[in-house]
Amino acid sequence: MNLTESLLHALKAHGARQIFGIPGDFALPYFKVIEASGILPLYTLSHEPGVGFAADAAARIGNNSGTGSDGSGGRALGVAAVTYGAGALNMINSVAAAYAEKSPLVVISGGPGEGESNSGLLLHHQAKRLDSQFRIFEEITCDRARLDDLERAPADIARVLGNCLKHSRPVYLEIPRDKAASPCAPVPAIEPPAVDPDALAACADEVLQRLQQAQRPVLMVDVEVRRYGLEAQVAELARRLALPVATCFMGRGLLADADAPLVGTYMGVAGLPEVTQLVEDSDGLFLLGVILSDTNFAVSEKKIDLRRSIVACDGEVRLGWHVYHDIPLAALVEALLARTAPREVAFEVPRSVYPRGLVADDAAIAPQDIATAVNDLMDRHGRLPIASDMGDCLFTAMDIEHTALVAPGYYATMGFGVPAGLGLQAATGQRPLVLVGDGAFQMTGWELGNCRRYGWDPIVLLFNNASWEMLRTFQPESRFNDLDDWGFATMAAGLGGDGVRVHTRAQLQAALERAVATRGRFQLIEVMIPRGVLSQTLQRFVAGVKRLNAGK
Ligand SMILES: Cc1ncc(Cc2csc(CCOP(=O)(O)OP(=O)(O)O)c2C)c(N)n1
Ligand SMILES: [Mg+2]
Repeated sequence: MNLTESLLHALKAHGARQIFGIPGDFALPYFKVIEASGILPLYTLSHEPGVGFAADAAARIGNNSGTGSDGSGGRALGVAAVTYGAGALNMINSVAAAYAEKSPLVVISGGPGEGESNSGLLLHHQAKRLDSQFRIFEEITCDRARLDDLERAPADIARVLGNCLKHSRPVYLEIPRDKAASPCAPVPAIEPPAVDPDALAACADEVLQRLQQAQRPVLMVDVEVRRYGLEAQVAELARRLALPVATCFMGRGLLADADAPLVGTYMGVAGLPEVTQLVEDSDGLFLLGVILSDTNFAVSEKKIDLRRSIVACDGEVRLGWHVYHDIPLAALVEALLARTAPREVAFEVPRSVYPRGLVADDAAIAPQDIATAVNDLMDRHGRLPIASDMGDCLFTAMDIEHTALVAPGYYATMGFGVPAGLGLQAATGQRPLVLVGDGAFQMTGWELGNCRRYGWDPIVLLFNNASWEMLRTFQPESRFNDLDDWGFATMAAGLGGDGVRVHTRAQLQAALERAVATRGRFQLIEVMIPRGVLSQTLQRFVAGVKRLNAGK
């Protein structure tokens, strides 16, 4: 076995199901082994930002299942394979997004071999120093290794991949091009560190005691619940404790298939008032796997007192002024389930509050109409997993019925939507719905040109307001937010798909029906939206932020 094969087997054993990548001369040797070995399927894309987003989305949605198809414990890794310098450094933003949003992404980069590294010459693709890339990735990964010592490499790979899953953060592995096909021992399996049973018991008992003492306990869930494959277990815990469940903005889409008492998404002043009140009036808020970020909590009508809350994330559990360290989320959930019993009384699934019954007339289209049309479509044809970009499309997604959703809800980068949709379909085989604005589509929408060779056929809803509209809502006086009207729909055929531009609600409904009925080619529906017409959620968000800032 050679170094690359050893790494590929280890990636698969840790939950990787595919690789997304773009080669280069420093990467050709290891790409050759990937292709020849067939250990993991390789999907090449067109631009490294898209490679990173697709691999990130594959990791996120892969952990949704909670059970590994080959007994890998239900965890999933995303893998992005690139070349040194121009490739890896081109993917920095995507990896930073994965770091911020706790996605277990493995970055593999080719690197200079020993001889050329000692040549005394500056190498092509080199930035400041030969190890500049390695140092840059220190800031957006939780662990990393350069595999230049074949004796040490198996243990290095085991440690790095183990940390990727333990921390659910990106990691970086560099393969010197003169070592890719060198003989190497298999990567040893390493056991995750044991959890202190007494600390875990004390923590679980205290959490339950807090929840039982509360008059209005509420469970809020976020991305770690998915990253650690715990949705089914958390839904069962919510049922047993009869806890209403709110997701935060980033956690939207969680528990969608898990029969949980979901009340909706907490968005403070921008969200549904009944959900905002439920969360902010709670005297026992249990934040499970929640990233304490501004996009989740900065728009709170009433400041949430985190000291009165229970906060379990990043391997710690905070209750008031004390912290239980080294308590993995999975261990905590398991301990809580062990201390509770299934309830006889089935909980009342809250009635859906999401808009339905699109009036299919000649009226112009507003974002709310898109949400309504999608809800109607899913009622008729079944739920679709959604990949959303940043922009008003993501705020519109808050009005779409609960369904699996991958989106940059915290790091908030544009360009995520289309590549993430491809990653989602590669990872699950399910046809995704992609929501993307015209500005974001200009960045990575062209990755749709890769669908035909892999048989992917996403349905893409392109919100075309010829504007960076989100920015305009905060600074309407600036003209630089005006974009030109690109004919995106007319470009679809050249990329191997079908495109249609729609102006009215009737045209939108018909286009969606046609898209669902057409398989094997991506479907691009370019939805023309008048500038200044926003989703209700974004309107509330902007008004709320302005009001809260005015009060400061
Ligand atoms: C990679 C990156 N560069 C810039 C920005 C900053 C930004 C946040 S929102 C936005 C406008 C988005 O325009 P789009 O047409 O896609 O959507 P909409 O607002 O609904 O019209 C920009 C430029 C971000 N977030 N990421
Ligand atoms: Mg726009």
